[in-house]
Amino acid sequence: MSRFRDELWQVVEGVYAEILAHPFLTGLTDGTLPREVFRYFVVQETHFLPDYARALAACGVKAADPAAVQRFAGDAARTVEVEHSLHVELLAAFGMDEGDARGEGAAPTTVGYGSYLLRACHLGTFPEALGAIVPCYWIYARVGEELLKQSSPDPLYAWWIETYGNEPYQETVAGVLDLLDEVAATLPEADRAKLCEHALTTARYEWLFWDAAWRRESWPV
Ligand SMILES: Cc1ncc(C[n+]2csc(CCO)c2C)c(N)n1
Repeated sequence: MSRFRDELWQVVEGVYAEILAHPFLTGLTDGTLPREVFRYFVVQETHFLPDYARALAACGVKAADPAAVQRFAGDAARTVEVEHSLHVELLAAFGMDEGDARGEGAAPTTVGYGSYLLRACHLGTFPEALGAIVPCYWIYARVGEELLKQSSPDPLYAWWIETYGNEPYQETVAGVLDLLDEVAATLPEADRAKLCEHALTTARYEWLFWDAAWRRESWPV
């Protein structure tokens, strides 16, 4: 039997291929990515992650199944605990703390991605919220898995790759995809299409997030 996740992957796989080919990602694995570009990325992550945690919590509020409420509320908490401590450590590698990162401010893409997630999760239905949050998990798991095959000659980049390619993280994502298949099986076609639309938009934002770091995007005015 075909699974909904396979249908959804077909929607986002073109974007995923562009992500893997992006010079930010190829620079991570061959070690040529300028440290300043990675530093910018880490600063933007510290702005993005609180919004992602809020979006997960809002998605959990809309879930009908208590196990799904638990999953998203738990992942919201873990995003703050685990991802946050990862980024505090990475900032320290650049001699920075959270105050320094806040001082740099959020770039246009960071504001756009976070705002889109919050809009989908607050104004949308549960399937729309689910569509919006899934690429963040899924694309990072696939990228982590792919990058782990090569790792990086730069120890800082190798450490970052290990975080997303590791087994516990892959298991978290597998759980979300099982839930996605279960939910999609109950939905009419129109709702599945909306879910896919949101996922395509946030997959594009995932590409943009790396590209913005590569360009060291800033507000033009
Ligand atoms: C731009 C951007 N997109 C995705 C992730 C990955 N990520 C962040 S929180 C979370 C869920 C629970 O840990 C996942 C998968 C990231 N770090 N930054």
